Amino acid sequence: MTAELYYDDDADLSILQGRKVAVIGYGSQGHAHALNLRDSGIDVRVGLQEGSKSRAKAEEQGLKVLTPRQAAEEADVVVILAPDQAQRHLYADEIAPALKAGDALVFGHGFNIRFGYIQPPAGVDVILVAPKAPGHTVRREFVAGRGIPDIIAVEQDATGKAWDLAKAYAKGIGGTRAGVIKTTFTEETETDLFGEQAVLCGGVSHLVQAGFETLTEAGYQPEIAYFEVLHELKLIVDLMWEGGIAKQRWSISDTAEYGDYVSGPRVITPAVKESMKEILADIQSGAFAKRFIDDQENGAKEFLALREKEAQHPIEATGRELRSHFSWKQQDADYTEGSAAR
Ligand SMILES: NC(=O)C1=CN([C@@H]2O[C@H](COP(=O)(O)OP(=O)(O)OC[C@H]3O[C@@H](n4cnc5c(N)ncnc54)[C@H](OP(=O)(O)O)[C@@H]3O)[C@@H](O)[C@H]2O)C=CC1
Ligand SMILES: CC[C@](O)(C(C)=O)C(=O)O
Ligand SMILES: [Mg+2]
Ligand SMILES: [Mg+2]
Repeated sequence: MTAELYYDDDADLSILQGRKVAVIGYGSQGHAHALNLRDSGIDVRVGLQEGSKSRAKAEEQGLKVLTPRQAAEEADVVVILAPDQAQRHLYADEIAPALKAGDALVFGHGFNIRFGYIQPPAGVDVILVAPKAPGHTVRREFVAGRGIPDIIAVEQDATGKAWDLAKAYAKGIGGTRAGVIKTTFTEETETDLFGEQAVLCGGVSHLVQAGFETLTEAGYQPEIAYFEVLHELKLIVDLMWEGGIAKQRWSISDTAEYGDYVSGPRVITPAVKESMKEILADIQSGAFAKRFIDDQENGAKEFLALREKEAQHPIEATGRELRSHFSWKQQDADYTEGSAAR
């Protein structure tokens, strides 16, 4: 094992219990970090804009809510968990003016540091604690007494104690219960973007859509196609999560396993791997980051048009209807069926 791993016994929570933490943003990660830290005995406040739609939720959950500027001024550990595209303006306008030497900035993803959109001053610790799961799972697992593995990094160790703080923070959100791996901002940012674009989100979503289209265009019922290419995916991925691809292949029929070996490479051809290499190159060069941020600066026109187009894919209507009839339906309280936006 080359990776450096940390567990509960390697982290001293009292380091964080002696600090004041501001979590800026109360979305997927923000709510999970704020609530997990609060439940770990940390002095937490949440920073949200006046009129923010998350304010009422944070207050209902017993958290003190201030504006981002007030929260950053009151705290000495500032956690930036607003969307990546909002972070640089939020940082410049509300957080940078409140930073003092010895403070710490914590990120959940290295995007803005890796691509230079945020350049913190020299006297501040710059830390990454990135849970390897969606925020709602980070909270759900913590409440269940478990944790989500995190990867942690230090970009700037101004105090000489940034690593201890990073481990304490990971313990506060439950990460060291599961195990935490040491990384760098560059490695986290590039691998996270690659994973979500090529495999976890972009790869899988488009694979599922293509499978659904192939079956329905051939005349099969959409409901049957939905079960085959989407519903059952979770059950297959659960086995991979438990014991790798090998456990999944152990559980499926020999027919399915043989089909995997002979047909999988017909779908994932060498050309697909070449495309993956191009995607990785665009991430490493900053071309993807520039395209994303430039579009956001332009009113997110491309992003919103793509979100709208993808939401219209026929598999969504089929799935919505089917899920409403079945007992396995499980939803997060703040997720609205049919809406991609949070
Ligand atoms: N989503 C995930 O599971 C993961 C996310 N990350 C990283 O965590 C960070 C946060 O992502 P995520 O949780 O998805 O973000 P969300 O999109 O869920 O964040 C939304 C929250 O941020 C608030 N917000 C938006 N703009 C501002 C602003 N200008 N100032 C203050 N608050 C603002 C929103 O307020 P309002 O309600 O008013 O709109 C809302 O509370 C990112 O760096 C992301 O890459 C890392 C791992 C996984
Ligand atoms: C896989 C997507 C993710 O990186 C995550 C949940 O880890 C994200 O940015 O949301
Ligand atoms: Mg990720
Ligand atoms: Mg990500």
